[in-house]
Amino acid sequence: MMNKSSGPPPTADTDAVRAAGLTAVRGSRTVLRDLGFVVPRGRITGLLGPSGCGKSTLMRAIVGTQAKVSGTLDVLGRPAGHPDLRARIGYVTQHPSVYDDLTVRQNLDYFAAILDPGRAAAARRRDAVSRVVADVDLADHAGALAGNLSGGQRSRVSLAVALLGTPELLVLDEPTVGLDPVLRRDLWNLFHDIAATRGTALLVSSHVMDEAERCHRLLLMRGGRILAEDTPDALRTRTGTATVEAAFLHLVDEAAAAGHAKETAR
Ligand SMILES: Nc1ncnc2c1ncn2[C@@H]1O[C@H](COP(=O)(O)OP(=O)(O)OP(=O)(O)O)[C@@H](O)[C@H]1O
Repeated sequence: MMNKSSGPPPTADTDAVRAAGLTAVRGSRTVLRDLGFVVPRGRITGLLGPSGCGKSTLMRAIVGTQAKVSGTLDVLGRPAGHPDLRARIGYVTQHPSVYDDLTVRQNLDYFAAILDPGRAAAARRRDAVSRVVADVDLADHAGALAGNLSGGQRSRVSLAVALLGTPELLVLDEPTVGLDPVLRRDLWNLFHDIAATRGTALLVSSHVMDEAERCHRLLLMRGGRILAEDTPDALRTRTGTATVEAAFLHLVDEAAAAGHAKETAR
């Protein structure tokens, strides 16, 4: 990253993530183009856009695992990728990273021991594991082998791992894919609870537009660019539409018309 790695973290800052001129290249392609946005603390920011628009790449840039990123990207008062950030960010990828030959509880015990090692912390770890198992509603499956769980249950184990360290920023890549409507609703309720009671910033990606309505704020992406950054209400009002999906289509048409006008003016 181009931004400097020194300086104290501004902990009182209301933005968990702040990006300006953010660009990322994968292979020979520029997949993020000059992005500028913020992700506030204590709020759920939805990252929405069609498949391939760059959502996962943007999330990887924020958690510091994406190569060839340029511009400014501050995360919790540090440049993205700073070693201090590891314990402060929870990241759940689209491919749950759990050990199939361990039970749900053993998986969590293992990750808890990495985060909070030592005999003296045993009771704290036990409490943390019980808390996150309940958070993701897996108490009935705590003794089940992860390899025998459904896809949705495995994703929830991954989410539980991310919640272990009580992170200040939770980055969740399509966490509700493949879940039934009841579980989806429960997970969104959990996200709201985490944001409200812990002040955590959540960045949640989805390509399902109806999930947009559940977010406090939205980053609408298309083709590696941010089309709009606003609340669902403001987006609907600004575009004179009834749903975020209609607002998104309106903005796509508007951007295409602006591009066309620019071309013809040349
Ligand atoms: N290893 C790679 N090399 C080159 N291009 C890549 C690579 N991985 C991804 N891309 C391209 O980068 C772009 C953004 O991909 P990304 O996975 O960030 O999109 P996404 O919005 O998360 O998609 P989805 O919703 O399907 O997960 C895509 O056009 C993809 O083809």
